Amino acid sequence: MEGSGAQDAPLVSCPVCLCELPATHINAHLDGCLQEQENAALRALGGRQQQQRGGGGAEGGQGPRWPPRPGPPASPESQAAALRGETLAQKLEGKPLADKLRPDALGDYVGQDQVLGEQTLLRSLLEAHEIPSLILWGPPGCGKTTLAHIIASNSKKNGTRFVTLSATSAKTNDVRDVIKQAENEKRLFKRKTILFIDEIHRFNKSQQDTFLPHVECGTVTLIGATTENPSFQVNSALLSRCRVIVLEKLSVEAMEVILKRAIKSLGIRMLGQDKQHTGSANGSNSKSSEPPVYIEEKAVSTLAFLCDGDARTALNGLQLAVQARLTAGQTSHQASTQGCSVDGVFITEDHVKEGLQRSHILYDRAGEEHYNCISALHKSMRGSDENASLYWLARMLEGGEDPLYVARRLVRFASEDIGMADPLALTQAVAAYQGCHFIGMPECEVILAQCVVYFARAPKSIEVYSAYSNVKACLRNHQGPLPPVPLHLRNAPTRLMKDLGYGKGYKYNPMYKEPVEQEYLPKELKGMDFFKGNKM
Ligand SMILES: Nc1ncnc2c1ncn2[C@@H]1O[C@H](COP(=O)(O)OP(=O)(O)OP(=O)(O)O)[C@@H](O)[C@H]1O
Repeated sequence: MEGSGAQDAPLVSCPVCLCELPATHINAHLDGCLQEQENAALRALGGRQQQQRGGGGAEGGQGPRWPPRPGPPASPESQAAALRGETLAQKLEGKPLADKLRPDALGDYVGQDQVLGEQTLLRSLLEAHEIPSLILWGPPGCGKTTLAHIIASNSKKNGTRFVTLSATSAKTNDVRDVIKQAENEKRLFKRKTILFIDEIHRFNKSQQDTFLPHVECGTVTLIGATTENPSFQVNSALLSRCRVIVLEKLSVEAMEVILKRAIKSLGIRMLGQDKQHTGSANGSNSKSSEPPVYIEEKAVSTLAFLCDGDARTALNGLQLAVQARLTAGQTSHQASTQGCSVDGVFITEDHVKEGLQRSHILYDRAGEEHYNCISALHKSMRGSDENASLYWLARMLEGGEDPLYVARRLVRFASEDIGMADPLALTQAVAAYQGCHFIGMPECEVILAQCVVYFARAPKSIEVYSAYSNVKACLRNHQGPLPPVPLHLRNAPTRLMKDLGYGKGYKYNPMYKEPVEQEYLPKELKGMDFFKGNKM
């Protein structure tokens, strides 16, 4: 009566393929199902890539990766070891260097000591495998996804599943599937699930609502990553159930550590200011038949400085600079041209700048370039040059400028340069600001472009701006105490104030049919015209 036993058994759904089947059949089914999934994953990814990505890791695909597979080489050192044996050009092929060198262990995570240093709560929780729901908030390339990776490989050690979704591509149904599988895993195998959602701010509030009850009841532990302020972008009910971890831009020193590690893993040799090898950063060259590749120490510090705390930009810049030099410099001996005592391919500060320019338009968000570009945009709009205006806008946005910074400047421009010539400009600018706030980059770029073209084409007037500047100058240049507010303009809410003459003689304009003769300025300023000579 085996058949009827199976029919009577309660139905359960397979945590892998989600099909419903009698509980008595689940084990046999799972064996086949897992084997099939394993084979499919191997076919799709190729053995080597899978090894790099690390079994049930946090990369890529939307479906859960289970069961945990043997992990990847754990540290950047061992990843470097895995890269050894290839030529430098081969090492730079395929996945971006930044991805290849993404650390998997907490000990290899650089910087962010304020949240991950010794004695911090998060570190203790990670070490104890107690992962609370987290929102990782920080600028691009500061290590949010990397931290999630580390949590993933850490949590694999105690059998916790780690599932990744990207809010840019995942649909609500994908979230539901993940939740369903997490419920099954919890029910059948008492296995916990951590759900990592990259760019969580891109989920709308109702999509975020989908996982709220499941975070609340512990079916999943949520780790969200966002570059946007979560107070505005994350559902407040969800936010209150998560610990917000604020990651900062990586410091120049941290960036140098990351870059030097990459240089070492590529087998590139580093030269100090005096063009001598700096021993510590040297890597072994991959193949002795290859010409040695050198990089100036100055080039590394410049790269670390220019990438504005974004490790991905820095590593991409390095990768492109090296690739470009390998292509251009295969036969060249740089020693004579650089005035130093080495033969081989030589990477200088200019080469890395060029590499950075290609990978990420060179734009120092914190430095002079930021002010230069915003000034060029302002002046181009003032000069009614719509082409130049768009060009400077794109230079900033493509360089990674915060769109809200540009939008704030447009609000200012609307009053300073267009003013009363087209008062609607201010409405346009505020609408553009809000639009950018709602949808973020890259979608908001066209909102800013529209506003910039509107402003370039708009009539201009600095009448109000100049008049207000004159008022400020008048106040600043006033000698002695400022004149009192005329009594007739003062409000008189109490008897005493009335008795003191407050409001006395004030002419309430609506009571008069004819124009009212009345002074509104202090008597010392009688007849002052702040607009005189300023009409535009
Ligand atoms: N703290 C860090 N320590 C070591 N390497 C890091 C660190 N942060 C970033 N990296 C390197 O930079 C790359 C990009 O970082 P990551 O993907 O974690 O950035 P992110 O903050 O998630 O950025 P985004 O918001 O753009 O997705 C990683 O693959 C890794 O190689």
